[in-house]
Amino acid sequence: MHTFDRDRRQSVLLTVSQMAEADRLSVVAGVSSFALMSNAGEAVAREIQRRWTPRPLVVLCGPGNNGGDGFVTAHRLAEAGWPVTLAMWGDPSALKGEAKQHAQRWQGAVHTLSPAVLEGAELIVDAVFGAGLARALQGPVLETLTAAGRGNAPIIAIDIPSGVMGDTGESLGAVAAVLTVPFFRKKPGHLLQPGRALCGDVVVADIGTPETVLDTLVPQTYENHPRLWLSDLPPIATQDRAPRCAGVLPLDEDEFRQKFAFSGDSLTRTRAAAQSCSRVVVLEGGDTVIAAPDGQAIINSNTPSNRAGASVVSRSIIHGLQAQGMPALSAAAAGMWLHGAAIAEFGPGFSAQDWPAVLPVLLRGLVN
Ligand SMILES: NC(=O)C1=CN([C@@H]2O[C@H](COP(=O)(O)OP(=O)(O)OC[C@H]3O[C@@H](n4cnc5c(N)ncnc54)[C@H](O)[C@@H]3O)[C@@H](O)[C@H]2O)[C@H](O)CC1
Ligand SMILES: [K+]
Repeated sequence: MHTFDRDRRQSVLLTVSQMAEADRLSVVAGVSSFALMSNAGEAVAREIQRRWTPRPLVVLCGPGNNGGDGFVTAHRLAEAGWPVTLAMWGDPSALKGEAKQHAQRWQGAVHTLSPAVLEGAELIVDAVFGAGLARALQGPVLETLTAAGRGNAPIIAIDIPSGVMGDTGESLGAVAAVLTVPFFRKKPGHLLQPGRALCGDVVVADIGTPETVLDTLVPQTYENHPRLWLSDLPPIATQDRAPRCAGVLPLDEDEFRQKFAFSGDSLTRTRAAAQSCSRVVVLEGGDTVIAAPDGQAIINSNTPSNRAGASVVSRSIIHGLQAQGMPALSAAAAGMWLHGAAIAEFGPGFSAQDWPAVLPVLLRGLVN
């Protein structure tokens, strides 16, 4: 994991402040904020058109740039002949910068945000708050989104469901979307629970942000994927009695709490634990986090969301891989990913004894 190559870049997760910096660097590189917002709103419209035929759709906009993206999406779909209703929380004349410019291009009415605007909607676009979420949802925003969540119309979230914290996945009143469209890269909140469950399918859209901005941002967090550790994988000799190695400390929530007193989201806690014990720590759960003492962290996104408790299987793979010389962070990431992949492929019922048969099948798939 110490060489930051092109492949690994695809799995990078950016914090909210790194994403703001990515926007700033894009502008420096010649991509205007206006263009980024156009591309963002158009990408969302495209993802909607890919999945649904025209039908009554309501776009719920907020007072910042997430709302600006919503205006673009509304404009694009209305242009394509969709029956679009737009409602905004806040005063449209208080919009600033490119959000203001894009809002001015919207020809239709701007309704006041309330549950009443959802009447007759068959699709709902959530463009109230994105990366700028600063506090818990309340008032008309909370009432309207809660009503949207209770209804049958699928919700599409722009960037992240309003109310989910981008850095932690914490929910401050969010309702579940079926589809979430973030831009350039995901944020940890798209993978950490409950954020992951609230996002539905996550489809990252390219909005023209130059890849070179990653050279300046120095990301430290990744979504688990074989491209992160495949080159470290030892030639496979499946071992059922691997010696226990000290480099990785896998813990479930209860074991973690017995050992460490850190509080906060699972990413923050796992990082702090890894630093304090100078080992790679794996916090197993529905959003398993793997962290190294140097601050690098990998979030596993193929663990079933409802998973809890220790996994003998993933631990034995991790130890087996380490025993064959795989570096600790790679071994931990590989073990958690392979376990998730095996559950997806063979169902949750298999046990440690099945591994000698299952592992080569998964690995062959990866290497090919
Ligand atoms: N590269 C990119 O990712 C791009 C992202 N875009 C979009 O921009 C938003 C982030 O925009 P920002 O203006 O920073 O924040 P928000 O729109 O999320 O909201 C800020 C606005 O809302 C107020 N606020 C925050 N929380 C609350 C609350 N609970 N109640 C009331 N008011 C709240 C806050 O004070 C601000 O006024 C990102 O998500 C993307 O969608 C770009 O368009 C393209 C590039
Ligand atoms: K949103």
